[in-house]
Amino acid sequence: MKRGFEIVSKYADENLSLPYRTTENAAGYDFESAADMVIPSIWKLNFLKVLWALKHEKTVREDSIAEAKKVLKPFLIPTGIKSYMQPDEVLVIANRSSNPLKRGLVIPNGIGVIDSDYYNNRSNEGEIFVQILNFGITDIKIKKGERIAQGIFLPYLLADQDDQRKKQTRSGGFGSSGQ
Ligand SMILES: O=c1ccn([C@H]2C[C@H](O)[C@@H](COP(=O)(O)OP(=O)(O)OP(=O)(O)O)O2)c(=O)[nH]1
Ligand SMILES: [Mg+2]
Repeated sequence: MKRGFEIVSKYADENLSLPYRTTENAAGYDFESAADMVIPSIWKLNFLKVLWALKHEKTVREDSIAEAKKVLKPFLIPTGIKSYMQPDEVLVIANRSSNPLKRGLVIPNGIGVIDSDYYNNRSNEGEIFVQILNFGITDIKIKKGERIAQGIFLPYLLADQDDQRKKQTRSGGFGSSGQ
């Protein structure tokens, strides 16, 4: 067992597919969404109102700010998948190139870095999520089973100055190691 994918236990009965490659030489394993989702367009009326008000230094209604923050926050699309790999390997999550073109969907963190110590970490099984922001003008519906991103396994290298003292045991993801 070198590297691969497993279904996270809470999705055991949900009939999910493991990530797969769609052509003979595809580098990326396509990941499907594990749930129906709606990703709202960032160009919401309230968001524009907030921008306008900030520009003109007007007082902004609190609920407009709250709405804008909700829309601007990237959505986390659940995949129901966890990935094991060798300690000197990383799984890079990249967008599908058709996503921005056809649906205005971008991955705001550029790429997702899935560390090998995320798998079965101290606080969860290590489910992989895809962060998505919708730059299009319409809300986008994503159906369970739709392909949303691709994962590429890569080896990574260590620097001569790699500092053992900075290391802690991974206890989750998305900021678990602090600011
Ligand atoms: O698109 C992503 C990016 C990350 N992760 C998970 C796997 C990864 O191992 C972990 C931590 O990611 P990263 O190191 O990029 O984020 P961080 O903000 O530094 O969080 P942490 O403090 O937990 O390292 O979050 C995902 O599921 N999807
Ligand atoms: Mg990190």
